[in-house]
Amino acid sequence: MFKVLITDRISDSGLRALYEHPLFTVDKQIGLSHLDLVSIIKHYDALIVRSQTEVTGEVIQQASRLQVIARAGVGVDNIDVKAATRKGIIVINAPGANTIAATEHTLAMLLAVARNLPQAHRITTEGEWNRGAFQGVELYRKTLGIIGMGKIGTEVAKRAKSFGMEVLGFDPYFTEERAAKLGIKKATLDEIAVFSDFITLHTPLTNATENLIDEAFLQKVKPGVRLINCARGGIIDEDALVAAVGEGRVAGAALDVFQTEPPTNQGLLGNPRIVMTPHLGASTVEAQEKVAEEVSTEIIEILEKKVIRHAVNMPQMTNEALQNLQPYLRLGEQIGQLVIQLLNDAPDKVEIDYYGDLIKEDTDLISRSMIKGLLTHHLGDSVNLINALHLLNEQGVPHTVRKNTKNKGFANYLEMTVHHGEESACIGATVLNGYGERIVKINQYRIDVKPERHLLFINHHDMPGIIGKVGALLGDQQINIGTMQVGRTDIGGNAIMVLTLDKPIYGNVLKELTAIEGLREAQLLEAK
Ligand SMILES: NC(=O)c1ccc[n+]([C@@H]2O[C@H](COP(=O)([O-])OP(=O)(O)OC[C@H]3O[C@@H](n4cnc5c(N)ncnc54)[C@H](O)[C@@H]3O)[C@@H](O)[C@H]2O)c1
Ligand SMILES: O=C(O)CC[C@@H](O)C(=O)O
Repeated sequence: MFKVLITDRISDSGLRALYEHPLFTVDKQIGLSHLDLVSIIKHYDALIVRSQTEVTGEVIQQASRLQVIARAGVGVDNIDVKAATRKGIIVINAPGANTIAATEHTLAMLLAVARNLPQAHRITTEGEWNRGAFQGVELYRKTLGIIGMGKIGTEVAKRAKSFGMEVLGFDPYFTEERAAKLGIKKATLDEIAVFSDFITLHTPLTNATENLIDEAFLQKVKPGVRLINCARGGIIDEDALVAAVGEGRVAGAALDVFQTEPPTNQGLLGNPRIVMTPHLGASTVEAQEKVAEEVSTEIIEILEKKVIRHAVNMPQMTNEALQNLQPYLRLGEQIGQLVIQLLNDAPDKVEIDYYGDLIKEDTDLISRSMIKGLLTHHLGDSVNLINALHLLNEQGVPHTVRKNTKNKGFANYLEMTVHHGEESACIGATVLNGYGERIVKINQYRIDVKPERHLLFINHHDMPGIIGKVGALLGDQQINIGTMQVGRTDIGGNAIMVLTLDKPIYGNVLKELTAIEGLREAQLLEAK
């Protein structure tokens, strides 16, 4: 049974897949204190949160069986992703599931701040009829500056166009082509400041965006600008905003998110020019159902089927791309497991090379599989695709990944070389169309072996009779040989034999093998 803990308010209907799954039990404990979360997290395989629960390093440290942290939403800034990665815990989110909700909330805030709706509503419901105090401004023919042209920024731009607004977009990844397609202008941050009547923020909170809207930015803005923030608190310096509103440089602001939530800045609270909502951007029935559905499905896939699709701490991949990579992921892990046994020591340098069709693919996951296989030999089952790179770095082992254009004679080819001082070991492999995975190179020798659980690797002198003697000895021990491959550098020179065995062999057999004349070394290599 897998146990799932939910600590924030999440749509029950969206969680149906988890509730109805016979292998899952769901425990909803809304508003749990941090201390309580730290003490109970060790009982759970998955944790689902929204933006309220702080999943700190301390929580993660105690999460001895936790495999997945799911953010039912976009921003993962309430989760210590680094600590989760170190521990090999997958962090997933539901990108896109609340895009429309956040977009529509932004438009609602844009209109609210333009027409003073909340202020007028309050006065009117209090029985006052004051038509003169709340004159607003139109959006029509005004300029909207959008900072962050991702999913929400893009949807906001489309809707703002329908109000007849001129739209400027700033985002390091925003191209002229995308701007032209949307019918808006690509702008710099300064241009947004100088020309916009309204500015809306749609970036994540990062080192680069923290206090992006600070006093210096607010000094440059067009007087009378109105700001909207439905992205993250912390992108606007709240004190600087309050000052600019006080001086009239900024005519108003609409904020859904705050530096601390709930907001504590006294200059904001009760300010008649500032519209505030309590982080409601994603709070629609539809968005909450969608985020809950997405994370539930993904948690089931990860825990039950070991398929990872949208992890924040893993490369993102479409289903089809992931499907196509499957044989390489398996093969990569086996190569890693085998090559480290050949080296017989901890590596001080790792090299990964891709050739053929693979150079066009996103190979990050394959590299992670190889490194996972490699590290499992010394570090055990705590290594997974999430923490493999981190653990290798932590061991201080540099790794290089190269995509080579040279033709290796295979449609696709991957190779892993590990070094320890002067020693090195290398395995090359390919996936043959219709025949599956093959190891085609061990050190300097060309071979053709289907990777199996037990491989007997023999290093010998190329001389008549030696193959027969190995076969006879294994036969005497009732060890069945699946396949046998021989490779040599030159006639009568160095040679290797690689045999696939139906069961493992032990020290005494290996000793007897090495006693055969001309046989230098016999080693059992195990791959899972
Ligand atoms: N208020 C809410 O309830 C609510 C709901 C959903 C999303 N959000 C927040 O809205 C924000 C945007 O979400 P999204 O789904 O559009 O994300 P997204 O990843 O699709 O887009 C973010 C964009 O910001 C851009 N960006 C990053 N750094 C930048 C910088 N320094 N300057 C300009 N652009 C920069 C990125 O290139 C990206 O295109 C996130 O912070 C998310 O957490 C809030
Ligand atoms: O869960 C929420 O309501 C907030 C969601 C929002 O901030 C997000 O980043 O997805």
